[in-house]
Amino acid sequence: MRDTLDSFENLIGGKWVAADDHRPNVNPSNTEDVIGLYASADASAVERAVAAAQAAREEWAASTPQRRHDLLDAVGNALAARKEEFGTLLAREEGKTLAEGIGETMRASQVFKFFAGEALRQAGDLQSSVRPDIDVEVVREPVGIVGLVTPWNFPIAIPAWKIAPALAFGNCVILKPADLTPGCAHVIARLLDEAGCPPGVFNLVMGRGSIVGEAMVNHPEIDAISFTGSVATGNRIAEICGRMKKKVQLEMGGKNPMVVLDDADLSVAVPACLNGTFFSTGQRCTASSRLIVQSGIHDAFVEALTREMQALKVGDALDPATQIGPVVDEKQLRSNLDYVEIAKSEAAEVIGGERLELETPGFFQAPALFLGTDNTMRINREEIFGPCGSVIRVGDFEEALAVANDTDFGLSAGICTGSLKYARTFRRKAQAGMVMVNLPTAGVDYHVPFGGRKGSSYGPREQGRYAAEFYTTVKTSYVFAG
Ligand SMILES: NC(=O)C1=CN([C@@H]2O[C@H](COP(=O)(O)OP(=O)(O)OC[C@H]3O[C@@H](n4cnc5c(N)ncnc54)[C@H](OP(=O)(O)O)[C@@H]3O)[C@@H](O)[C@H]2O)C=CC1
Ligand SMILES: O=C(O)CCC(=O)C(=O)O
Repeated sequence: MRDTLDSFENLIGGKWVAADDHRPNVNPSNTEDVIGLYASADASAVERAVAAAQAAREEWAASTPQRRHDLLDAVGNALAARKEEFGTLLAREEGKTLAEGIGETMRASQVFKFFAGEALRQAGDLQSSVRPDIDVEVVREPVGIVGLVTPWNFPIAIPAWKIAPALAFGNCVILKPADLTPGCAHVIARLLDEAGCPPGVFNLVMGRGSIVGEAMVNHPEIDAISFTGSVATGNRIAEICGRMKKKVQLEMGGKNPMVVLDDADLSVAVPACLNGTFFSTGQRCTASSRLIVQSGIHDAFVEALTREMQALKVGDALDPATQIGPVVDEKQLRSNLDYVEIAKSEAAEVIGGERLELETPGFFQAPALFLGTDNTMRINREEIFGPCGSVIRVGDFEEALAVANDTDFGLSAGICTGSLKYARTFRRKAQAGMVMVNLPTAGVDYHVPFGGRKGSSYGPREQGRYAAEFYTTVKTSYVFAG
């Protein structure tokens, strides 16, 4: 059967380079469905990609804003025009539902089009010197060659929101997508190639993180690394980049709190928590994994959320009726199931969470709610990254805020309340990069900064105009005009 599968190769220096090894891209809804064989390169491919980027960098850095705009705009248009096709591929390789896959493809399209505009809007800053007859000019220049290491959980949006600003600001790119979901990254590479991206400006190197990723992070000619993924890998990358004085941007985990106060509207709070905790199978760094609920509303909230959770249809991601797709792979499913056992051993009451055997061989899990938990438990301190949420009962707003902030992470934090006073205080005091009021903690806009505090993020923010901080370096020049 493997002989009949298509092979998908790396794009290096404008050529599709056949790799010696390939790995199957398997559908997590049905492990008998193999999407194709994707290149699994070794470190020599990184060397070739760096050489190609070095050859291209000067010309691309000097290219006109119009040229960069047109390239990114073309990719944005192509993604939008073919959103069903690419969204279906996304659902097939990652396990998001069809609607989520198509939505994420549209988000990638919007990101490309946003940064197409940003390429035209680059501005410098002309300042008066404190000394006579001197002009001071501050400009942003490209960083150079940027290495992008991306995760499996947003396989088209995250590559998009790293590639688009990198290219818009005149950098050359080497992308290493997650081993589990190379298909969407390959789509972006094809679209960039078809849109006339000059050879070496964008390079795709698929392969294992421990080989290709390591080689990129350690390569002295790669000037900056942008990474999204686990805390362990992020910490390792930070250490190496720190030692090498390399620019680095890390987006890692979350243990995001969602506070539900007594005065919350249940018709708002329950859908927000259902979405934030379980949609995308909980595989979002912005997922609401700690539901911090005030005593007066606790029982009604738990009863309503349990009812809604149990009504969610878990199934094949490609079935339009499915609301919760599979877990991404066996390893992640085992880890989730281990956390269900940990919850029981920590004396939580567990509703759901069992492995489901459906018509196709896949990695299905019933959504899980852990009740009667407290914030010291492992299930409330460690990122699970599955369809699991804990309920922590609190007495008042002050306790809710303290519990929300009592975590090593600080990505997203939410509150459901009818009180302007509590919403305002929460927005000010939540130790998180993003705060949501009467909205799920997950699901963000594409044109504003994304990122967190504490153990969640490191380095400048991603997305929106703030992306310029990472993908450019500032030059201040002085001219004596006397
Ligand atoms: N913040 C987020 O959005 C995400 C968080 N996670 C968390 O991480 C856990 C594990 O997921 P996993 O996919 O293993 O996460 P990883 O951090 O291992 O993977 C993220 C990316 O880093 C690459 N990588 C792995 N090792 C290295 C390395 N030594 N040097 C450079 N790059 C490397 C991976 O490649 P490869 O795929 O080939 O290993 C992948 O492209 C999840 O359960 C979840 O808790 C995971 C994904 C996203
Ligand atoms: O919640 C979102 O919209 C984005 C989440 C995300 O980027 C992530 O989980 O890595």
